Amino acid sequence: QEAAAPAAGQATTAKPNIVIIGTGGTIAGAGASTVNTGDYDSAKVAVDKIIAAVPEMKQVANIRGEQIFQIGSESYNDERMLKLAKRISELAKQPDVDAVMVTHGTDTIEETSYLLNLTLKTDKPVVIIGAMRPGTALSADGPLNLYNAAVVAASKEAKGKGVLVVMNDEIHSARDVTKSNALKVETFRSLYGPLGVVVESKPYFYRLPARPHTMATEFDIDQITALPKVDVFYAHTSMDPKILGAIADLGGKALIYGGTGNASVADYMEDPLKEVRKKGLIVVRATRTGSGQVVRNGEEKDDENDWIVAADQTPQKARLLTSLALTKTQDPKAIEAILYKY
Ligand SMILES: NC(=O)C[C@H](N)C(=O)O
Repeated sequence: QEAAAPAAGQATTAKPNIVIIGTGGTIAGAGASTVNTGDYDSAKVAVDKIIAAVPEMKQVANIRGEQIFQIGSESYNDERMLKLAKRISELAKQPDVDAVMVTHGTDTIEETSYLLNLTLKTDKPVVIIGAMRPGTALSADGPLNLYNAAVVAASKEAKGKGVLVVMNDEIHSARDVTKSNALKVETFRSLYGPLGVVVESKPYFYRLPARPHTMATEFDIDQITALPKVDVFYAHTSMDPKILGAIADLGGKALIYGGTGNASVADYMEDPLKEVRKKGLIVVRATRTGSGQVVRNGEEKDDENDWIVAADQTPQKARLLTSLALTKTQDPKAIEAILYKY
């Protein structure tokens, strides 16, 4: 996979070495025909084959593939996320690796990349990409996403900016990005906007992540062997109040209550939620709306109930961050400070 040596007289700037870790997802998917864009099997094609389909990447970097899993990203659990994160950490320590890319299913890219953003101790570029259409489809988006990601990973500008998700010509911070649509190729959105774009083989950054990431966090993937269990409950009308007690008895250390609006709690769910706290779980109010900051003591009596709020973190990101916070402290106020900080 090495590109040819430069001819005499040509510039000899060494190309960076990038390892691409394959994990499955739609970018590794295959449909029965070219018109199947949403009906296909994900996680079928090996990473080396995905890389071979984009020979243009050889112009920007020396690329090597490594298959770690072959799964749809809906199947990630803590064990798999930690395995991936620890492997990236190992690779990032190697002097002959300049950047790491991960091909990943899009369903949970926002969670895995956020965990990496919070726990990797490296300033080398780490870029996660996926696809919304399988490689067999007309207008498959995977190949260009992969090329653009290589362009970003190979760039000096990507260094020190935390874990990046490159999709649909945009560069997103792992902190902010979420999947916003089940089918569209423009599904990835960051509430505060992407950090930049890729145009004609060049990354253009317009913003910097303001929140601490990678080198600047208190979490180190090399020191984490397991993540404390945290569950999410999603609120709706006509809830069964008994459900909260049932979740609390599953052995979790915290419950994220994905409340309606500003994480409000239905009158008939208040007592069951107080019981969850009395059973020893940290109760975190997050909003199911997908965006916006939850106001402490706003619509609910957080002080009185010893509940905390998730700031602007979505329930799924609050789940990961609360779990990481629990590796450091059991104090609700300290955990809330972490939810506001990152
Ligand atoms: N577009 C995708 O990658 C969806 C797939 N279910 C996954 O997350 O693996």
